Amino acid sequence: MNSPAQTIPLLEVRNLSKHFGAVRALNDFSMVVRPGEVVALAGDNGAGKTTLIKAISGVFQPTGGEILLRGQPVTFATPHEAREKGIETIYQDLALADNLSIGANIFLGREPMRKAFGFLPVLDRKAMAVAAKKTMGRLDFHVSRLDAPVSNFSGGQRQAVAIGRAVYWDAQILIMDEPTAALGVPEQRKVISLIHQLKAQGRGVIFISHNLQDIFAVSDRIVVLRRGVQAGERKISETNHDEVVKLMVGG
Ligand SMILES: Nc1ncnc2c1ncn2[C@@H]1O[C@H](COP(=O)(O)OP(=O)(O)OP(=O)(O)O)[C@@H](O)[C@H]1O
Repeated sequence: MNSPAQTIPLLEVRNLSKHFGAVRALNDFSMVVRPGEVVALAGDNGAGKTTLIKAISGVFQPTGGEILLRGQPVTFATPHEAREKGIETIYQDLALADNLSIGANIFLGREPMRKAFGFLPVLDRKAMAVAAKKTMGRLDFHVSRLDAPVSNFSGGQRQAVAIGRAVYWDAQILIMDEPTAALGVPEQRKVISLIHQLKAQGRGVIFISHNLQDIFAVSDRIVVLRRGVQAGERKISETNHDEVVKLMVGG
């Protein structure tokens, strides 16, 4: 078996830049994410984290540089194109429809249809429920009522639904923006354990967080952004909180 260092990265960002007029939000930034690897992206407010993930996920067109998926250069005109290629970004708002079930959320905008009376196209609710059960089971996620509206669920459970949706559609790279922010400690642990599962399934995760404890609990490597440039990259096993904070603030 190849060691992670020998495998082709799932995602590589080479010298990526994004300028907004005179503002260099991202400048000549490079990083890789290998299969089964969690890479934390850290940086102070305004460091360029959101700009980077939006450039990777097709929201912004980069001003310069390259994005490679499994070694092949790609460009994404829209977030939809990035998603089709297996890059799923989970923003803090989770983009869930609160009044709908887990199954309906998994299939939001991509609903499976069946033919009633042999010709009438109707929503295939059964297929949605079966997929929801299977997908959430794979994530070792259990709630008493899978058909309840997701507004009934806790923050951690809702995060799990957003992750479940990405997993169902076979995202190979999950970009998670502050997934543990605004959660209580037990819920944070659940989300961390979900990320461990994504890793065990060979997916790549970019984990954005201000919480160093969470970063150290789940990541293999950390990449620090400062004022749009890469301020440092460390293996988690070879660094500590103090060093990361120094990289973030500079000086
Ligand atoms: N659409 C835009 N137009 C102009 N400047 C922008 C735009 N988006 C971001 N910026 C600027 O780019 C820089 C990086 O912002 P970005 O939102 O990427 O930082 P961040 O690291 O995500 O910060 P935070 O942790 O506060 O979300 C900031 O100086 C910001 O003001």
